[in-house]
Amino acid sequence: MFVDLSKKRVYVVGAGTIAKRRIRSLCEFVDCVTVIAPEVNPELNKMEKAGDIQILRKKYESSDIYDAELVIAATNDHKINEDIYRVCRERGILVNVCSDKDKCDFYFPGLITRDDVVVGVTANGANHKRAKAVTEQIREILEEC
Ligand SMILES: C[C@@]1(CC(=O)O)c2cc3[nH]c(cc4nc(cc5[nH]c(cc(n2)[C@H]1CCC(=O)O)[C@@](C)(CC(=O)O)[C@@H]5CCC(=O)O)C(CC(=O)O)=C4CCC(=O)O)c(CCC(=O)O)c3CC(=O)O
Ligand SMILES: NC(=O)C1=CN([C@@H]2O[C@H](COP(=O)(O)OP(=O)(O)OC[C@H]3O[C@@H](n4cnc5c(N)ncnc54)[C@H](O)[C@@H]3O)[C@@H](O)[C@H]2O)C=CC1
Repeated sequence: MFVDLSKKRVYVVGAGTIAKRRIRSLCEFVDCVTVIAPEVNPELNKMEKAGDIQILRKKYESSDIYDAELVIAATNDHKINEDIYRVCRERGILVNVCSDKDKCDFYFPGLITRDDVVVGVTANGANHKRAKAVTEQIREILEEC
């Protein structure tokens, strides 16, 4: 199912290495992603200046995500990630916890985009290394199409 995410209220909690990768991918499909974190990867500061994302430079509080429709919990504090999961579950918000595959309503795919074609690759949460390897193989094939 390819869902139109362009107008969805998407929040990413955390702004480090993993969040940065996810935010880059999300920005291809979402008009404005909101990021919440006290420490922010420099690449994300540039994306904020370009108007691609909005950053709340603070520690997460549950009230920050009151109107969210989709949330990525990507802090390096597993207790915070678990709290985000609990809050999202209570409110019926779709959530992905990057530190625990059992706390994901959806997995993040390996992504290949070429012109109008979008390919998402998952190994059903069982093997992120294989998802990455297959993503790279498909990317090479699409470069020739
Ligand atoms: C289940 C899933 C849930 C979700 O997060 O959505 C998940 C979970 C976890 N990943 C972990 C580690 C890493 N994941 C990556 C990379 C990718 N991970 C991705 C997806 C997913 N990862 C979801 C579905 C997976 C599937 O389909 O089977 C990709 C496809 C998409 C993306 O992330 O953008 C992207 C590759 C594509 C690309 O690069 O193009 C790397 C970097 C690397 O491999 O280079 C490392 C560090 C490597 C290392 O250290 O070995 C850990 C352990 C964390 C810990 O131990 O703390 C967990 C937690 C757990 O398994 O419970
Ligand atoms: N799913 C995946 O592909 C992978 C997941 N992981 C997991 O991802 C998590 C994050 O890893 P990295 O991005 O490497 O960490 P990092 O150290 O680069 O970044 C952590 C971020 O979390 C933020 N943060 C910490 N406490 C916060 C709070 N209370 N409120 C808001 N933001 C807060 C920090 O400000 C920082 O921006 C780890 O728990 C790790 O287990 C790690 C590798 C791959």
